[in-house]
Amino acid sequence: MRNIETCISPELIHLHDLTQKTVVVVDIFRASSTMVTALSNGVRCIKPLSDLDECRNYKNKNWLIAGERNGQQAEGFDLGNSPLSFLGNAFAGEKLAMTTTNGTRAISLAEADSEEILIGSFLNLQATVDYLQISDRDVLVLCAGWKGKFNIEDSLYAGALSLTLGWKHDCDATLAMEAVFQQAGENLSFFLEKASHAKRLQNHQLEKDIDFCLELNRYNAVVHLDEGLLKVKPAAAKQRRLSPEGNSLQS
Ligand SMILES: O=C(O)[C@H](CS(=O)(=O)O)OP(=O)(O)O
Ligand SMILES: [Mg+2]
Repeated sequence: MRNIETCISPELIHLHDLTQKTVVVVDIFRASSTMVTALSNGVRCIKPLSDLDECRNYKNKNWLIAGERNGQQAEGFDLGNSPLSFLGNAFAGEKLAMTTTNGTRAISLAEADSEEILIGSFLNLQATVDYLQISDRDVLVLCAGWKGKFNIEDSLYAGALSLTLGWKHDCDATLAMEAVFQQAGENLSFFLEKASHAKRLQNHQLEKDIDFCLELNRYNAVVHLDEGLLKVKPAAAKQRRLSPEGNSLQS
């Protein structure tokens, strides 16, 4: 029996055994959605970093730098944390260093102990499911949450992933979020409009980001961490031709 469990906050990661597992890091609003979008639109690779200054230093190495704190683009950075900035191959071929409030921190917490790290989002849900079905590892979904707290959108993704995988499991958090995802039905935007992060983004006039991040299966990319860099897994690169943006192949 393959197992899937959910860690609802990075603060609880020490309670989980990451060894031998695939850790799927998810930050629906917006870091993981942005990473999947950037790589599906031709960005060559992404270096996820927790620290603003460390990320800023990549500018001197001719990398593009994306930085966000509290929903706003950080000073001196080329880009913030909006997936929409990467549409249409605007940054195809670029190397991107990225730091965000929650998402990049969650990745760095998982990095030390896990066998394999994938980046999950609703945008590449089915591609991630297809990959996990043929791999032989158990799965831990690590929800980035918000500043250490639970948030509903990341945990909702865990429910969606688990239901789509259809594995038996004994994780109460996953079970709860399967039920919530089933209740949300097809209209995730409507369901999540009262979520705290959706309200924060609305305050910054980022409603379009919310709708985009909740789109299901826009991309066929499986995104993984490969020696500290996020890339599209080569086996999935071929499928990226099918994406609406019609990107060139790159991994
Ligand atoms: O940019 C985002 O949407 C958030 C900002 S905050 O958590 O609301 O301050 O960052 P993320 O790391 O994508 O959760
Ligand atoms: Mg978030």
